[in-house]
This record gives sequence, C-alpha cells and structure tokens, in this order.
Amino acid sequence: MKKFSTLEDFVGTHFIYTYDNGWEYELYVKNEHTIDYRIHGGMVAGRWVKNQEVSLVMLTEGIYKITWTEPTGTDVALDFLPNDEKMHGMIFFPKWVHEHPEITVCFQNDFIDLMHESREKYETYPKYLVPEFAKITYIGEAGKDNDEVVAQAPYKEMTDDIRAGKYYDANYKMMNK
Ligand SMILES: C=Cc1ccc(O)cc1
Repeated sequence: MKKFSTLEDFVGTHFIYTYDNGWEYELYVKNEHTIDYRIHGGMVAGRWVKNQEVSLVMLTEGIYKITWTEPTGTDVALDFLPNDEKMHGMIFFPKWVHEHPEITVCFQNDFIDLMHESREKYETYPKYLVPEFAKITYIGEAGKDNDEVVAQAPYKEMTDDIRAGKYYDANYKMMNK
C-alpha cells in the first residue's frame, strides 16, 4: 500500500470510508484547498458536492486535517491517518439539517440559494454533533484537479464498483459516461 509522508502524497487522493455509526462517505482531495465528496450512507445519503473550499494541512508526517464550513451552515473537521487506514470526523450539523436532512440531499452546487435560504429560515441551535472514527475502505490515486472522480450522483452499488475497479479506467476517468 502507498505510504503517505508529505502533503503532496495526500493531495489528489480519493478515499472511501465507513464511519463506526455505519455512514459511508467518499472524499476526493482535489487540490490543496478544494475537495469533492459524495455521501453513500447515513442521515444525508445521496448528497454530493463539488469544489468545496477547505483548509487543508499536514499535522505531522502522514497525518492530515481538512476543515470547512458549508453553505448549509454545517461545519466539518476531518483527520486522516491514511497509513493506518483510519480517519476521524466531527460534523457540526445545524439543528435544521438534523430536522430536515432531505433539503440537503441533492447535488448541492445546483442548490446554493436554497441552502442559504434554509439556513436563515430554520433554526441553527442547538447543533447536532457527530464525532466518529471511520475505517478507510478504498484509497485511489486520482491525481490533482480530476473532474471525473466525483461527476455523477451516488447510486447503490457505486462504492462496491469503485473498490472492484469497475468505475475508473487506468487514467482515472469514468468508464461508463
Ligand atoms: C458534511 C460533509 C462531510 C463530508 C465528509 C465527511 O467525512 C463528513 C462530512
């Protein structure tokens, strides 16, 4: 398995992981300040997002932190230990996302106004906090700024297809467009 040592090792990497509460997520480190992600299981399964601006740092050799705040008002802090195939996520959901998760289940890039309207219309507090460790079940070297990694809505067998090598070709492009 690839050994992660530097920030460059992390940027361009594509991960699938399952939190201990059973929620399955997929995240692509697109470049030094951007991620794309898809949510396959849990409270907001079906949601997917491209070009989320993040803060990304290497804390120490092979250990990385990604943090951001979303248009929904959700804050997220993720710590990746890819050499141990582990990560830890802390999600700070506004009250409204916990009460109306279905509003956020979409390709968010097409619904930014709705996210902004909803975060004003509904309540923020008390926030719903989800701190969980996760097991990384897939690590792919997708390269930087690859727009084909997260380019389709999640479907039921998607993560199995990716893990089985049935989704991306040798150049990490989608096989079935
Ligand atoms: C709310 C977004 C989000 C994306 C990835 C992750 O691991 C946790 C939350």
